[in-house]
Amino acid sequence: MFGLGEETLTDTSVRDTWELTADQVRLGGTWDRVLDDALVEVHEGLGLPRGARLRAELHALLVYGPDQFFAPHQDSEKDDEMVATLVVSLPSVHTGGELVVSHGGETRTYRHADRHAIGFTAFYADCVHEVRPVRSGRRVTLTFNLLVTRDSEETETDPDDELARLVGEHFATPVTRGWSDKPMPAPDRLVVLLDHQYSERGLAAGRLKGRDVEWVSRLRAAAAQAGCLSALALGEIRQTWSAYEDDRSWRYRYDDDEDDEEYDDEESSSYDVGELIEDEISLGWWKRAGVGSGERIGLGVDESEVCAVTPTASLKPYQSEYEGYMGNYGNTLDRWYRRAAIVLWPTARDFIARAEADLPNAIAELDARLNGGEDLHQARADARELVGLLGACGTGLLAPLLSVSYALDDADLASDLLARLGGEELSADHAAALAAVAARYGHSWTRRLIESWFPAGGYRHGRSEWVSDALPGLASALLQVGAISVVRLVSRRIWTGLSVSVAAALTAGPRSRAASLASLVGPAEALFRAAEAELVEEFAASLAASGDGVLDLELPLARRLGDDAPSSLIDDAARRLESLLVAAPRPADDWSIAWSGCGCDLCQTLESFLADAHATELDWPLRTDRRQHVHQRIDSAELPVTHHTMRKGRPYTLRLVKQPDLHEREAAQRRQAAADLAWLRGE
Ligand SMILES: O=C(O)CCC(=O)C(=O)O
Ligand SMILES: [Fe+2]
Repeated sequence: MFGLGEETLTDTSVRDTWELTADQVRLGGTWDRVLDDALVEVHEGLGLPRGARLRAELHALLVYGPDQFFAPHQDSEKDDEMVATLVVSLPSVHTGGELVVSHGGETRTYRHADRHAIGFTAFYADCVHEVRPVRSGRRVTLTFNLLVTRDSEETETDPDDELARLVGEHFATPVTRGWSDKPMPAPDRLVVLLDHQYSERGLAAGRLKGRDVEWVSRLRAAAAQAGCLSALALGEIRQTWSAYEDDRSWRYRYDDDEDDEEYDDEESSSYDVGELIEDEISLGWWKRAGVGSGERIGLGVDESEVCAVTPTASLKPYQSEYEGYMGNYGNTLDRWYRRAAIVLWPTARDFIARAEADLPNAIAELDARLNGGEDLHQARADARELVGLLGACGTGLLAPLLSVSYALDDADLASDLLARLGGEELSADHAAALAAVAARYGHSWTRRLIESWFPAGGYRHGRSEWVSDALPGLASALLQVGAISVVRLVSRRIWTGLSVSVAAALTAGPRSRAASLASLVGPAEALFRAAEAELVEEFAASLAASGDGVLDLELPLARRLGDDAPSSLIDDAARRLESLLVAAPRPADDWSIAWSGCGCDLCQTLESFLADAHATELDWPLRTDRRQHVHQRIDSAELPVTHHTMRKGRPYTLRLVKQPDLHEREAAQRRQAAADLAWLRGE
């Protein structure tokens, strides 16, 4: 049977199904709840007005066996209140039997052949739809008429008011994340993606196209009504999809693809595209409403802040890249798109919303406002918002931030703003501003700031270069503005880091120690030149208290400093050289090597072999793991001993041989020491 106008006719060329009418079907258990939940989504999916009440009325239970189908048709709206049809697919395995729904040239195909779950499909009753012939198994559906009644209380809402209300609600609703129940703030912006493509000039001039014209004008009106500002923006979208290579594609490619350039192109190979793993949107340019010209920005947009009528995935990417067998997700397909958008943000959050898009500009603006004598209360509130953004910021912000921090006249806020940056950004240009904040907020404030700028614990990447290149200039510029106490604080802090590196170098064997210390000579020289004499004496004294290996730093440092080398440094180096030279030279038959290990039985054996003046060789049967310990000790101390495993017997035998040039090497060292000493004494 099928409806034609007022009549119900039967024609198996139009429709061929088994049917139970509603009165023959009873639905129980938790059905009502399941249906109610589904209707909430259907309500939203169909875009029904909020005030509307949606009800589902069972129409029939249909069973499609092999070859049965339902030809394309529209559902007759027998009831004035009926607006749509809901098809509930029951768990039943089958092939074929797709439900195809078309409207306005667009067609969607739904397939539900799940043994365990039910599926819901709803569409407006005027959409042409059909059920394709089932090929095997049985397709079982419940069909419902969806009826809409208006709540009598609710008066018809104006769509513009509705939109403004929704915008307001967006900005008042905390973001939720599926994977975390950490409380999140409400979003800072709403980014509505447009349909058409634009150049910066076209967008700046407001030359919108097609549906975008109405969307933008309505959203602007809503923005005004909801207390928001807006901008038209251009952005870049990267979507990452999981992808499965179609086996056949390889064959196709080899057979048909002569053109290598096409090789990686999405069109020329075939993947089954799976799920969307990541959807990243960043805006790179915008033109704010009421502001003269467009501005370059860098704004990553959270998914909770984006919506679009046209899904990005339905557009054509300008680039795509398939990555096989790599990354965390198996094979992936990346697609890049460019899209325009209108961006809305609450006027009350204007400063932070713009700071997120363009931090340097926001800091400069705050600086100008403070210089212009703006009320401190508002400036401090805005500055507090900036703190969270400063972590990942680039260079070039230190100067304006120093100026802002000074003007805010708030010690805690100032250190929050400044501590996020790295000390390696400091240069002579900052001296005056740094001296000013230091004077304003006091000694211990400045010490804490400098400590956070230069974390202790050895030399970080870039620190040595900074000390060598920038510190002397900074120090003399600070002295010129009378900030000797700041120079002192910085010098001490740099020394702390440097001495950690020196101590670490001294634990290594001679060659790697020499190499590590050589890399510290440049920064040490700069520091010795930058710091005042009293501190330099302190630094030299601390070197003098270190082990003998420190000569590898003291000597080159003294050479580099030349006449500026403090006498305490020269004296200590000379003392170390002298004591090396007073020791009697090694007798020809003495092969002893002084060393001490970790105290384990292996190290003890090794130690006594090394200390033995007459032993030059040791054959030592040892298990693999024990051999490794001995290897490792010899290598890390760079002992003048060769080790060789003889792979015979069980366990293998480790053969140790003291290097035959032990005597010549020591003689060479003594000659070098004598020459160094002569140089130190100016001979
Ligand atoms: O079985 C279906 O999926 C659709 C049935 C239908 O279109 C109808 O009953 O009007
Ligand atoms: Fe239908």
